[in-house]
Amino acid sequence: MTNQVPVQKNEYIDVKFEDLTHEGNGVAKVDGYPLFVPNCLPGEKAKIKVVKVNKGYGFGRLIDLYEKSPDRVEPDCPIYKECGGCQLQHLSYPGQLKAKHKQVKEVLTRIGKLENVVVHPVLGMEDPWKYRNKAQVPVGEREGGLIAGFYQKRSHDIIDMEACLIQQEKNDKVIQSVKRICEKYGVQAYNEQTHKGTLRHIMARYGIKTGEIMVVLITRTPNLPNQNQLIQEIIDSNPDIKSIVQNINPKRTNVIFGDETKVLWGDEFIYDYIGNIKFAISARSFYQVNPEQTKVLYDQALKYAGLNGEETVIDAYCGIGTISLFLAQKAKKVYGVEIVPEAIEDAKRNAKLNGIENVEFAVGEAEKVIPKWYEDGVIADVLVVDPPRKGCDETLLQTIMEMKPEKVVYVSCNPATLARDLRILEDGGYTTVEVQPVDMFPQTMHCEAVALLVREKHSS
Ligand SMILES: C[S@@+](CC[C@H](N)C(=O)[O-])C[C@H]1O[C@@H](n2cnc3c(N)ncnc32)[C@H](O)[C@@H]1O
Repeated sequence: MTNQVPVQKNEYIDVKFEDLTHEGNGVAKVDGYPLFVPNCLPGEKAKIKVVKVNKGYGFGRLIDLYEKSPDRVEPDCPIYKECGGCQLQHLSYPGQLKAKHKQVKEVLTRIGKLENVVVHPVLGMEDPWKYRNKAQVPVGEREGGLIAGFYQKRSHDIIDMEACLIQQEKNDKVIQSVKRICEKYGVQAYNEQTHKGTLRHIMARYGIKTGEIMVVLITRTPNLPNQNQLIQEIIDSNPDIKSIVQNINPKRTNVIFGDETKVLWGDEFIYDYIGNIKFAISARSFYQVNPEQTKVLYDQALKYAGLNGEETVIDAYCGIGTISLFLAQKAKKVYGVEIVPEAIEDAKRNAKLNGIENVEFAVGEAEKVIPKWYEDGVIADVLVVDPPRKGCDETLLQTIMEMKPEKVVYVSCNPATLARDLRILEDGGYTTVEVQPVDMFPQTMHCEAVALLVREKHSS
């Protein structure tokens, strides 16, 4: 590629797509200069309009598709193009799984220099729709009525939505019903420009195994008009609801939740199961949105851990202790560490709820707490990490290399940081045995993966 950018803004050009980015855009090259175009797939030929030109790459808009990929499908969702929640509905599900596999394989080679590591085919869902157990939608007003849905791509305009195809139908129905009832009782939508009005968001959570539903009304002010009748009508219209909660967020902010939460009716928690472990879920609890695939992911982590009941295990970045509780059933002792205090409260509650006693949870940064445990004589046989997208802190990786657990099981939601961290661990005496990607979020580009690393025999 020369230093000269070979395309101009607003130019129309014919291109052939070679690749897919991790955001789901097609990649076409003009004299080596990459152009990213939404809604285009590898192998396709199209006329595009160049809409943005940067020094090293540009963006385009699809104008005319001349040659379609055999993997292209017609998206079923009527608001797919506007919404932006899904990026891959125009790609068949087998095509999505292949694309995610390629993505993991490529970053492991490019960033991790791990060209020979076995990356298994992605474990996908039998039915890759209606899998989300949580819907959280902003509320607005149009022509005097309430609307609720998703923000249009790159804007704060709400698309009024009856159904989201990756959402559990129960949640969609509850949201529609709550919206209608709030409208009937004169609840005004919050207006972010004027900072007036009441109802900001509606959240519905569904326990897939228990059928229990929680509704959360996120409001600017504590008062809801006609509160008693409103609540009664919500309950009467939706018999599966076990809990109605109000969260009050008086601030001018994009952050959804405020600090004050109160139960308006029913229980503080709903319950759900992942495998045989029961979880109590409150309005603010973190809980995986696709529990069916979470079980697949954590079963894989458990398989890689290969426990026989004698091991000490550390679960770093443990959240509400989901993996810890899975592991504790097969280990001697599990230590979990997590930075969010409320998540650790949930983890402790969930351990109790399941009668699991061989776990110990600590609040703090994994990179500070684990070195302290190590100083105090805790040595893990197996160390599991499930960090946020930015990957593991380097101090933690250093501690792992000093502590030398026999196995490291790395659960990742970002293949790029996984690859970076695997390289560091490889250079520190570990070998990556294999990687198993799991599709937790069908129709989107997100990809999770579990990697098994073992300590090389000769590294003391
Ligand atoms: C991908 S989630 C793991 C979820 C967890 N395995 C579960 O199922 O609940 C990453 C977690 O790491 C936590 N976290 C982020 N930075 C951290 C740090 N420096 N030390 C410990 N936990 C951290 C986040 O709060 C989040 O709960």
